[in-house]
Amino acid sequence: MTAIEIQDLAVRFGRRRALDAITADFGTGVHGLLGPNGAGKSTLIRVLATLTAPSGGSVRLLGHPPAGADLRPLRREIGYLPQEFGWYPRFTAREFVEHFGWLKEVPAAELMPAVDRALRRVGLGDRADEKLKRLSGGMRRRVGIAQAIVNDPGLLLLDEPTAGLDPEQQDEFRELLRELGRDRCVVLATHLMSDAKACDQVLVLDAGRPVFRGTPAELADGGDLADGYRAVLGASRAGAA
Ligand SMILES: Nc1ncnc2c1ncn2[C@@H]1O[C@H](COP(=O)(O)OP(=O)(O)OP(=O)(O)O)[C@@H](O)[C@H]1O
Repeated sequence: MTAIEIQDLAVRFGRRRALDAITADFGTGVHGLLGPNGAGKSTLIRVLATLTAPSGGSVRLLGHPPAGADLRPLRREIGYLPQEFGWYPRFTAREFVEHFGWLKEVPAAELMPAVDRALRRVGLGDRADEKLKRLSGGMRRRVGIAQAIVNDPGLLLLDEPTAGLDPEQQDEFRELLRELGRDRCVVLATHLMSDAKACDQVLVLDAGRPVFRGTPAELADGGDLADGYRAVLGASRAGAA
């Protein structure tokens, strides 16, 4: 199934165009959003999370109507890790993930097994009863990923998921990413070429517009991925000048 169908999407904040002329489909697999600061990556993720309304165009998610009056059934199927998320220092990791599972309306009988499974998947099975204030920044990030997957979402949205993880944790996370992308649509915003390499497809945005869509190998174009990325940005800016 096509998880995301975006047609001529535009998002404006006052006179600023955060996104413009985005048309793209995303299916099962891991899709990376790349682009410099302010390119519109977080805005696109927030539109997909149903938190920012499009100013123009349409977005159809998981086969639900584009602008359904009741977003709850769709939101139950979405997992979202924001760039920065609030956390309650006195909650344990398990309580925190349980809270999000409850918000996502995971059925009561399935909730605790789902919480434990999500914590195990991010490698925190043995730290479940630790208070969040006692965990490192990287571990709290992993708790954030656990809350995003607790409802086994069909659409998983991750904004800079590897920020704050050490290199070993980043490698483990990319392994998890590949596993999660096997049977669902995962979209992640990232600045890291090493994250982009782990994606099936990448979409490069610049100043709110799409400037490249393809596989990481196509972006690298036989060379280094970072060079390919700089080349598509340079070409789009030369064209716009
Ligand atoms: N709520 C808002 N109100 C006004 N402008 C906004 C708002 N959210 C985003 N913008 C603007 O929209 C543009 C895109 O921002 P966005 O955060 O989506 O970019 P980004 O690619 O995620 O950047 P970064 O890599 O720095 O996280 C920027 O110019 C930003 O200032």
